[in-house]
Amino acid sequence: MEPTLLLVDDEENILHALVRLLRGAGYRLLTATSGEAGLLVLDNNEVHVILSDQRMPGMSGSEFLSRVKDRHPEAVRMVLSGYSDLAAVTDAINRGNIYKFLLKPWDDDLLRANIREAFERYELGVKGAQFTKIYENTVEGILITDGNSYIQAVNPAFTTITGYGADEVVGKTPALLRSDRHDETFFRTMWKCLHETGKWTGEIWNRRKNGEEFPEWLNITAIHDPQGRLQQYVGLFTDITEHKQAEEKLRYQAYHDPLTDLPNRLMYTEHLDLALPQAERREQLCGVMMLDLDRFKNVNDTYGHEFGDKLLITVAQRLRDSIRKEDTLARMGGDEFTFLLPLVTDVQDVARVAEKVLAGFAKPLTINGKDMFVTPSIGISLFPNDGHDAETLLKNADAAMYRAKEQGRNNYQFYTTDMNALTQQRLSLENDLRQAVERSELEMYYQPKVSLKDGRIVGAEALIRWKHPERGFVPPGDFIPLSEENGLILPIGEWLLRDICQQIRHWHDEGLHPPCIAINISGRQFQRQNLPDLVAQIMADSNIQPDDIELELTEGTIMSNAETNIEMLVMLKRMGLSLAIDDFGTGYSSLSYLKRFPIDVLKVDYSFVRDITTDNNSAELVRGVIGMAHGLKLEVVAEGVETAAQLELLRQYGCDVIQGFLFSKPLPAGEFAALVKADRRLG
Ligand SMILES: Nc1nc2c(ncn2[C@@H]2O[C@H](COP(=O)(O)O[C@H]3[C@@H](O)[C@H](n4cnc5c(=O)[nH]c(N)nc54)O[C@@H]3COP(=O)(O)O)[C@@H](O)[C@H]2O)c(=O)[nH]1
Repeated sequence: MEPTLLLVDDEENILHALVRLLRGAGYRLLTATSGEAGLLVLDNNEVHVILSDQRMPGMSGSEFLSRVKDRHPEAVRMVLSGYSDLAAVTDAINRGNIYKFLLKPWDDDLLRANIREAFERYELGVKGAQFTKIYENTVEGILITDGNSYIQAVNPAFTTITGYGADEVVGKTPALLRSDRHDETFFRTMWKCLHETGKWTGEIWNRRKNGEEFPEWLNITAIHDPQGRLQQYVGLFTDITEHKQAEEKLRYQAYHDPLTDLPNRLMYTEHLDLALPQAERREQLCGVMMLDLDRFKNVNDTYGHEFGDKLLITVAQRLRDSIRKEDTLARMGGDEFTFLLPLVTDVQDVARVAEKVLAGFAKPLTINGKDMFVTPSIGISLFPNDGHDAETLLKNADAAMYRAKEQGRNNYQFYTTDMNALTQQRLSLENDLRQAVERSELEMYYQPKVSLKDGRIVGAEALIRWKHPERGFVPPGDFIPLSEENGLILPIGEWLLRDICQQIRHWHDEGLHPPCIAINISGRQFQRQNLPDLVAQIMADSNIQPDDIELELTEGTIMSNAETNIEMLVMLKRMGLSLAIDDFGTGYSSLSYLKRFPIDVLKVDYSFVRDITTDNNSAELVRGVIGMAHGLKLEVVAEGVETAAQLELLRQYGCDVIQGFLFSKPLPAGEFAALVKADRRLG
């Protein structure tokens, strides 16, 4: 904006003289011959400096300028008049309506200098107004002290942030804001920096009037006069409470598991890294205890992930109750939790914690009003015996945890050196198993079942075989439980269902009329909601009928969550499938459930059949089971019949069907077909 000067005088020749004098000085010049005319000019133009005569008809110069002050306070106002008018304008000068009185007749140079100075003053005034606006409205707190640190002024943001009004702090020192967070060294360093460099910037915790401590980002600058003498300190600060909270939240999230709120793997390993050197210095042990819930995947598969999440939260709470405050409990992911027991003096102390944890699971967990029994398997490694770094200790605790699973779950195991070799073997077996289907290394064998009425083959159990190119024959007992654990049973189970159904189709096409083939369904397969759809789809794809196959489920599978399982069994039964309970006698079956399950066949477990000729209890049990099954209109199959003596007793007890090496081992499809074709019978 061009600097604009308004000249007001009732004498036109004076106005002309002034215009001549100031033309070419870089100002835009406006003129008026009266106060009233001057006000009109001001209404239509932005004017920065006004030079007015005092003695004018109508409105005097001082009156005119006083009105200007009301309307345009930023404009710099001066009077140019004879000395005799000074008395008339003195009051206006004193009231600030007029900035300067200049004498007529004027000295050209002096007048030009005064007008230049008036424009400089205008600039300063504008900047001052801007500063005042910032000072008043900024969200940053401003505190100004004198050179001795006595507060001279504070802005409104200071009051908003600290709670102190200006009247409560002026004349005091900023020490009234001090929190207890910083020691004398902190302030000594701050003052040293201020003295040496004239400024200090950093984070500082202060205290509000209400006593609350808060963090601020503070910038202090020392102000010196042109001679270098210290005049003031200006402190500019921002309340960074929210920023800190956000930072703290991010940090918390990085170190915690969002589901259970427990420390996560990152925090656990950091704690472990700190605990190890400490244990070394004190020549003590440090325990790493890894815990995995037994069959948690079944819970997720059966009740859904939301239920599984609730269970994990409840488990976390129960685990929290078993630790001391110096221990760390973390969730490493999934259903895996880890304890860190620093500074342990005795191995037994760790064993006691493990026992306490196991005992904590003796009571049921209540989820959605449902009582659930969950058990953990625990693996323990100890520093320095089993490793010197976090990675090794965790790996070894993991190996020990797998041993605990192998030992029947719901127990704890300490790491031993042979475990690593076993873990390696397990991993490599798992890797090979992943490829077994693609490489066609799996094959179904068929073990005939024969009727005790006429000795004819009335069915067969399909049993999987794995012919590994290097390991040779791998027994299903070695890889089926592993595949249940890692979930591979699902693709394997689907493969074998398809393979068996296609084999049956093939036999039909050859005109063989195969007997009903029993297919083992693992617990995890059974818990999949889509099992009926899958079976229906595969039967349709292979064009076989429901009476071509029978599904065998173990007693344990059916009895875990019996109520829910009844629904699934009913669905399968409605499809026209025959259903058998496998390994009967090894679990705990409630008779009331047995009555409600839509079951057709009950298979007495091999372990009872084995002993019937030598052990009266087994014999009585088998006899009882057969009687009870018949009472429930179920067919009874005795598994693992190896001797004629066993066969004889089973006949006497009224058993319907037998399966075992006595008649035939499980056979490849071709050999089994030959046996059926030959109509071989039990002698
Ligand atoms: N989910 C699936 N599980 C399967 C499948 N195939 C097998 N399995 C399960 O693996 C376990 C071991 O099976 P396997 O080594 O095949 O043993 C079976 C028979 O070979 C064996 N048997 C049969 N007769 C005798 C005998 O007279 N003596 C004797 N010592 N053993 C004998 O018994 C096993 C049959 O068991 P079961 O299923 O309980 O009827 C086993 O748990 C299988 O279930 C599969 O395809 N899917």
